[in-house]
Order: sequence, then C-alpha cells, then structure tokens
Amino acid sequence: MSQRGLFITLEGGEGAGKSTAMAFIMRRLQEANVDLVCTREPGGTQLGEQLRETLLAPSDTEIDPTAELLMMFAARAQHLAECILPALQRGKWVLCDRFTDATYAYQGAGRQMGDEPVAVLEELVQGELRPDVTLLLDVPADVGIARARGRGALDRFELEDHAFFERVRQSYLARAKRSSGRYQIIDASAPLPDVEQALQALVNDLIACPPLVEV
Ligand SMILES: Nc1ncnc2c1ncn2[C@@H]1O[C@H](COP(=O)(O)OP(=O)(O)OP(=O)(O)O)[C@@H](O)[C@H]1O
Ligand SMILES: Cc1cn([C@H]2C[C@H](O)[C@@H](COP(=O)(O)O)O2)c(=O)[nH]c1=O
Repeated sequence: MSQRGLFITLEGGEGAGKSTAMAFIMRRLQEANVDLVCTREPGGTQLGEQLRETLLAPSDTEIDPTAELLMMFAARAQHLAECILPALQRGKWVLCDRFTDATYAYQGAGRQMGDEPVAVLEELVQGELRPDVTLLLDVPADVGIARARGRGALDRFELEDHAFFERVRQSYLARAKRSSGRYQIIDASAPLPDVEQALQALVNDLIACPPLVEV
C-alpha cells in the first residue's frame, strides 16, 4: 500500500483570518522542509479562478443558488484533477484555503439549500477523498465581517446579511462537532499572536506525527 501526501484545509467565515493563517502555516511548513502546495477554492486553476471572479463579483444579475452550487463544484472538479490529486499522489502536502466544508456552510446553510445536494455532488466529484485535517478559524460573524469591511470593498458573499453569516458559522461548528477527529477549532477572535501560537502547536504536531493516509 502506498502513501499519499497530507490534505489540510483551512475554513472559517468572512474575515476569520484564513489568508493570514495560510501565510503563517506555509512559512512554518516550508521551514520544516515539507514539500508543499498552497492553493484555494474557488480557484487554484485557470478555470477555477475564472469561476471565482464570476462568483465573487457583486452584480445586479442574481446567481441562482443551484447555479452557484454547481459552479463551486465545477471549480472543485478541475482543481482536483489538475492540482490537488496529482500533488497528493506525488506525496506532497496540500494546504487549501477552503474546500467542501465551505459548500456545506455557505450553500447548504447560508443559502439554505440543505446538506443533501452538497453531499450528492461531493460524492460525484470527490469520490472518497476528504481532507485529512481541517483547521476551523472560528470567529463571531460580526467580528469577522467588521474585519472584512476594514479591508475595503466587499465581494458578493460579504454583502450578505448577519443571519446568513450566523448560519454559516453554526454549520461549520456543527460539522466540526460531528467529525471531531478531522477538525481543530481555533479561537480566531483572539489577538493574532495567540492565534499564531495555536497554529504553531498544531503544525508542530502535524510535522512530528502526521496522520497516516493511504492511496
Ligand atoms: N486574530 C486577529 N485579530 C485581529 N485582526 C486579524 C486577526 N487575524 C486576521 N486579522 C485581520 O483581519 C483581516 C481579515 O483577515 P484575513 O484576510 O486573513 O481573513 P480571511 O479569513 O482570509 O478573510 P476572507 O475570507 O474574507 O477573505 C485582515 O485585515 C487581517 O490583518
Ligand atoms: C469554496 C467555497 C467558497 N465559498 C465562498 C466563501 C467566500 O465568501 C468566497 C471565497 O472567498 P474567500 O477569499 O475565501 O473568503 O466564496 C462558497 O460560498 N462556497 C464554497 O464552496
């Protein structure tokens, strides 16, 4: 039986600090000589980045929720085929800013489509592949959105209302509770040095004792 690389995902609501955490984890893993691919969703390929632009651009034309869901999974299918699976098969670690947990949170809960259509597409697009480790940066919706606003112009999702972001947060927390073996919840409302300390401890554990994953 051969081993593949580790698949790590970062999740959280708007402004939780994922990009900041990505950069921190990437530096730490590279210092430890981990052969690493850093990527994001929606995105990570030319097609995925094109879909991202359409999905995130505020527009007068509403995107139908089913169309939005399918675009997320279209981007994901290409991302898996072109980037994630080849990297994992070569033994590289993949660090991905958002993956299918985001679809459960945003389309399933935020858009109130429910888990079922997400689960059907997850099975079709991913087969058995699931992240090995998911770091959930948890922050109250108001705190996250205030941080995102502080950064400048808002994208199409960031323009949603408080109730939407509360549903997103509760969905993430409920999934983390159900699959506690895969998730690590980080209190992202804490000051940045504390968040980085928690991330450093998790990265140290992963390097010292990476979970065994087989192809
Ligand atoms: N722990 C923290 N405390 C205070 N501010 C933070 C913290 N972490 C990140 N920030 C700041 O909050 C803002 C949002 O952070 P970042 O862009 O990393 O979040 P994000 O989760 O990637 O956001 P989005 O999902 O909206 O793209 C940035 O200005 C960042 O400097
Ligand atoms: C993967 C994925 C993402 N989204 C949303 C969540 C965010 O609002 C944007 C991505 O931008 P960010 O810079 O990572 O915050 O897309 C979604 O609704 N569903 C998904 O599956």
